[in-house]
Amino acid sequence: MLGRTTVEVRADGVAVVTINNPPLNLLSVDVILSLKESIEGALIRDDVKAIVVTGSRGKFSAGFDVTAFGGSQGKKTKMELGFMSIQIVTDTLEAARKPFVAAIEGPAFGGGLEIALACHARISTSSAQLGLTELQYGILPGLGGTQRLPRLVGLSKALEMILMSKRVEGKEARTLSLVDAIAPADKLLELACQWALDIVECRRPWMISLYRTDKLETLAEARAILNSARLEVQRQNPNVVHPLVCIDVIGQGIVSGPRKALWKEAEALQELRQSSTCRSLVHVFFAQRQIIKIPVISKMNLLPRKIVKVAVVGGGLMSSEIATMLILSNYQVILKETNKKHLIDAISRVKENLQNRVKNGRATQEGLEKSLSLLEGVLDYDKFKDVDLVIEAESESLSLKQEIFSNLEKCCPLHCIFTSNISTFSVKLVGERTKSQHRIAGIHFFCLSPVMPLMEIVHTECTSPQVIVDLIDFGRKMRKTPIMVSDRKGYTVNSMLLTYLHVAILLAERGVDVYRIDQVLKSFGMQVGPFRMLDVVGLQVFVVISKKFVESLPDRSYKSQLIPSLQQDNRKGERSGKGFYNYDNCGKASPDPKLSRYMKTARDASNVTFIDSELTKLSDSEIVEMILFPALNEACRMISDGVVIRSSDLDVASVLGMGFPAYRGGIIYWSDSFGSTYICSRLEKWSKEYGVFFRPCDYIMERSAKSISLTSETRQAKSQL
Ligand SMILES: CCCCCCCCCCCCC/C=C/C(=O)SCCNC(=O)CCNC(=O)[C@H](O)C(C)(C)COP(=O)(O)OP(=O)(O)OC[C@H]1O[C@@H](n2cnc3c(N)ncnc32)[C@H](O)[C@@H]1OP(=O)(O)O
Repeated sequence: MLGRTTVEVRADGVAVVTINNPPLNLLSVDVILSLKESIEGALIRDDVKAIVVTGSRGKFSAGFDVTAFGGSQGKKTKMELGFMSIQIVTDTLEAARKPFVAAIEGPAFGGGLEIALACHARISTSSAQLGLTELQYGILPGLGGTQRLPRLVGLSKALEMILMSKRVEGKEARTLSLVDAIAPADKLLELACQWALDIVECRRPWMISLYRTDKLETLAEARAILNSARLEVQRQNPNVVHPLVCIDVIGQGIVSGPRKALWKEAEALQELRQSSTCRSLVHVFFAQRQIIKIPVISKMNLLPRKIVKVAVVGGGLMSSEIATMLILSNYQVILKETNKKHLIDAISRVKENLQNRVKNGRATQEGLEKSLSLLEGVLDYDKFKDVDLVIEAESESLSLKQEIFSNLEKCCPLHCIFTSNISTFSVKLVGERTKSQHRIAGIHFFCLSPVMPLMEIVHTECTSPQVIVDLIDFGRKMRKTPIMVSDRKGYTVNSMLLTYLHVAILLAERGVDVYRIDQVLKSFGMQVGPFRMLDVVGLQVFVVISKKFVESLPDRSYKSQLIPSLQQDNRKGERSGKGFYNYDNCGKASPDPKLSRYMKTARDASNVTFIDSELTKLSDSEIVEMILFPALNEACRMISDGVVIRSSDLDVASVLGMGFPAYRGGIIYWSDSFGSTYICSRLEKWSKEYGVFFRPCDYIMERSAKSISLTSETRQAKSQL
């Protein structure tokens, strides 16, 4: 059934118009037209004094169906598109002769919230989620939000919310005057109806957001706020236009009045919703939701089991990072080490991680104490009797891991899941000495990634569907995006990131300036350049993760002494105050002229006897291709070997694990802008000049020969799931 709205007229004269398009009450042209019909029907009824707009099943509306964007469908003229925002939302709803009150519960995002903003009052539950999130799809609020939000919460706050696609809960929305009152869910509709009747009886104001000015800053202040917002968005994202367009539309309303700006908003929406940026961002949105969809398992309707207590085995750098993430997600954690000194070191590293959060204002001292109270250090397996999940993160020694897993099988309950935080070799081997293969998997947190929102679940053909469902739920509770990786060929998504970093080092050793590489990749849209990323995650973390990768895949890695030569001089990365960059007390990075001496040491060690003049003349786009195409090559190997379920999983992995720009759709999606033939030819050229490191994989060569895009999902090896 197409989404629609329903109308119920109550005895007290309030017509309740309900958006009904389950499960999220998404808007579409049909729903908007049905809303128009319902509103007009209610307005002409004599027994209707006021109208309340709400959503069915405790969900107001999760906004417009984004599948309507990105395509060229509905090349509507400005007038038709303005039809929704101006003729329906503004001239039919907001300008109506009877008051409208929105009753908001659950999600009220994008166009859904914009409809509520056009109402004459808004009542919300305290836990409702509100936000104008349109910019995350490459468009802008297109149902009047650019004009109404600033007039409800002030220009500065509105810009922050819109430009960051910020979501606020009902209680915060109340403090912002975005909503007028808070009510418990079971009293929401009653209060909204009463509020609407109070407006009719002049006991409450009839407020038309579009023409309010009491919250707006003065013209001079507004100009200053808009200009600084422009500078900030240009600094952050020079490659996309929609944030700037949005600021201009908001500014137009301030200078020329909101009504005129609504037309500018409609024009802008028509352009932006057909842009490649919009298509790319919509692709990433759906790819992120697809990533946890496992064809075989989804049909089993398995429910995740509760994980309360987690054990981390091994106290090295990774274990401390993992233990920190776990206690911050309110898990009880036992951290096992083999000796007391290592244990003390590990726990002090956790404390240091938490202190850093307090120092940069991301946690309070009280929160730190609470998190630490969840952590217990142990030296044996006595406390493993009630553990639900074990994450083994010992050094990369297979025999040690196998011994640990056979101990776990003896000491943990039968339901306990055993995982290894491996990054480059087989999970199946790790569990070889146990009879528990069904409950063994790999969990890989992207400690190489600056923000680590990705979590890899490495499964074998023996890993049970229940365990996979449990781990996906665990990952989401850790606010991670889980990506399913099959335990094949011993490498994981990390190999894409490692290749990216290795080739950057190769280019640097052959004469391309480190800081130019970073600047070029940053300008392309990477969150940070490769050398800045190495400093952020720490040079030792890279060495630890890289070691096994270099050993197991020598042809696909680049051996260099550059990082060891830096480490010898105690240059460990950002936390040590210097690495590839120097860092001041505020953590500001600046290039270090002394880097050239380490470069010379590395060149000598790698027998790089000359600076490659060809490479020093590379254009910016050639540097981007030379550094990202090898990572794309790794990604294509994973598709071909069935390591991932679908190619779009790697788009998500590149965005969340490498900082690849989402507005380019992810590394595989982005490759379509070049075509497989061009990519193959470049890799073949570089492999002749710089070695097998660049050799294109079979997947790319086959598709190049047939001029098939790398994104098309035909005939790829099937993942085990
Ligand atoms: C021929 C037509 C021509 C004219 C066309 C006109 C086009 C222009 C129209 C005017 C536009 C005006 C401006 C308004 C723009 C918007 O509203 S943009 C969208 C704003 N909304 C959001 O940002 C919310 C996005 N969704 C979420 O954040 C989450 O889904 C949630 C609401 C928090 C719920 O989360 P959760 O419970 O985890 O569920 P999910 O798994 O995320 O989603 C469930 C399924 O629903 C799909 N989905 C969710 N939101 C959308 C959406 N906005 N559009 C499309 N689909 C959505 C999601 O993909 C899941 O689908 P399945 O995987 O198939 O289950």
